[in-house]
Amino acid sequence: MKYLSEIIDGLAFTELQGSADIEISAVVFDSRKVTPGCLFVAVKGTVSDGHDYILQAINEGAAAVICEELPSRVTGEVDFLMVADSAVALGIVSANFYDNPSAKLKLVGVTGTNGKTTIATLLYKLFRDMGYKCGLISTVENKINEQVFPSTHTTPDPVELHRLMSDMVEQGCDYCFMEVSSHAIAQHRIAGLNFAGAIFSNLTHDHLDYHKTFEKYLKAKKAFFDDLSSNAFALTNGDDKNGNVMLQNTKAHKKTYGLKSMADYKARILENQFEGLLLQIDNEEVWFKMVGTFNAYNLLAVYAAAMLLDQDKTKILTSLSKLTGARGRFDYIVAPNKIVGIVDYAHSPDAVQNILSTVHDIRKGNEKVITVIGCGGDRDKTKRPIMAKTACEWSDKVVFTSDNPRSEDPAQIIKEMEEGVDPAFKRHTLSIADRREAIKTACMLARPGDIVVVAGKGHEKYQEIAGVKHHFDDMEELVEIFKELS
Ligand SMILES: CC(=O)N[C@H]1[C@@H](OP(=O)(O)OP(=O)(O)OC[C@H]2O[C@@H](n3ccc(=O)[nH]c3=O)[C@H](O)[C@@H]2O)O[C@H](CO)[C@@H](O)[C@@H]1O[C@H](C)C(=O)N[C@@H](C)C(=O)N[C@H](CCC(=O)O)C(=O)O
Ligand SMILES: Nc1ncnc2c1ncn2[C@@H]1O[C@H](COP(=O)(O)OP(=O)(O)OP(=O)(O)O)[C@@H](O)[C@H]1O
Ligand SMILES: N[C@H](CCC[C@H](N)C(=O)O)C(=O)O
Ligand SMILES: [Mg+2]
Repeated sequence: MKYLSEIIDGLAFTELQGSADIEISAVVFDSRKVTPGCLFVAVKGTVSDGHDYILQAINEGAAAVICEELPSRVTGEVDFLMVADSAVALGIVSANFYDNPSAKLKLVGVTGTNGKTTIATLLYKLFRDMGYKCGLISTVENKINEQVFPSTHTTPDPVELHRLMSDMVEQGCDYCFMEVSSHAIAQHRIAGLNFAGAIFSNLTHDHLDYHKTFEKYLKAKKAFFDDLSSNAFALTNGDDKNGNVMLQNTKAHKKTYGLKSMADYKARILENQFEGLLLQIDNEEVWFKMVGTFNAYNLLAVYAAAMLLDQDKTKILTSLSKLTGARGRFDYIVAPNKIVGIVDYAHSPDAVQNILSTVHDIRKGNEKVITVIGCGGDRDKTKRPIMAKTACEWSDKVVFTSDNPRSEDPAQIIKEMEEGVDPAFKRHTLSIADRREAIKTACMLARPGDIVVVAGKGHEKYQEIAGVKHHFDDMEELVEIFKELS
């Protein structure tokens, strides 16, 4: 419980109706979750408008309301606060409600199209290995030390974020590493957070259904850096063509990392094999367990961030060299008949290109690459033909299939993917909407030594069809099929 007057500390409001001298039991922004005595924040969303639910929230027992416009009919003894932007207000009141936990942690946010989960997870594992208590907020899972909490979003809503961080503080955590998605930045889910540092990985085609243009997608990412404080660090990928845009208007300490360009933190790839990467990193030669050029970037970003957090260079490199990445990223198994199966979360054109070019570069001989790939429903449609085209360019055979069709028709999604295929390659492709059958077929087509890449779902344990999540796990499927093949 907290007084409303404490919860609105630092909040710029234009009008207050009531004394703010009331106790608040919870901060809620969904009328369906209102509990007696709570503060209801009405947020304009992408589907509906929380303002339409103010009266419902009051009927359910909300004691106070934050909104941008007052409802025409106001009933009961309820305090009202008017603000310019309720989404921003939600972040600020959530921070106050939970006693500003992010200021008591060293919070590092990772943004970019690809690599967020990998970088945040590696940072979490690294700092755990170096003896710290830490939290992780990621697409795959949220963690407080070794305790695991399921993740529903890459970046949770503000109430969940501050609640999680408050638990981290309670559990004695020193650090929290979190992913910052572009949706979260645009929707102000990160308002009220106090970042010690921000990392940018890269920016390539994705989420244009939501941001509409690449420019707007870029601006969303930049807004994260623009809002950093002068005590924070802003670490960017100098080799990405938009890396330096992140630093244009930030007050934070500007730092860069890169394999190609001049940078504060530099690395060079000496070996890139299935077994791992040999990097010359800050003038030291170190073997890492991660595979592929893109992971050289991820490792370098992690190394640079750890240095900026004042850790010892030798300790960082020793720990980092032992670590593996996040679940569902380049996970591989070998069948008794020597077919190699790789499960990877590549679900954007750049990720597909990275994963397949890596497989292409590091395979030992002339093994064939057979890729199983789909595209998500209710997501950026423009990436569908590009992902398909890229998959074809880097594979010997491709099986198009479903990847969370959600509310869309799987056959239509596949059709839109097929439009990207070069007619000359068409005969090397198959379309099988049932993902289980698609993976099975790819494995049947493979000969010993060949590599079956199953892209797009990585760690996901479900296939969402017509709004219903059915249990599905790409690795489980491969294990079963490989058993049958032996
Ligand atoms: C498109 C999108 O991002 N939507 C997110 C957004 O919801 P919304 O704006 O659509 O909400 P809405 O349904 O329009 O409702 C508006 C407001 O009215 C309220 N409401 C609504 C109905 C009602 O009966 N009563 C009520 O009070 C809602 O609680 C909300 O406050 O805000 C919600 C709360 O934070 C999120 O849960 C929701 O995520 C949806 C489920 C989603 O699928 N998001 C994905 C696209 C997403 O966020 N992905 C990124 C990662 C992307 C990546 O980089 O890969 C992520 O961070 O996870
Ligand atoms: N630095 C990188 N550059 C380009 N591609 C990468 C990079 N790191 C990982 N990838 C590819 O992108 C996929 C997703 O990686 P990861 O989960 O780390 O990214 P993410 O940014 O967290 O994705 P999401 O937006 O879905 O949360 C990986 O499976 C791999 O194929
Ligand atoms: N965070 C991403 C994940 C996409 C994963 C892929 N399997 C899909 O469902 O499209 C999104 O929500 O767009
Ligand atoms: Mg992620």
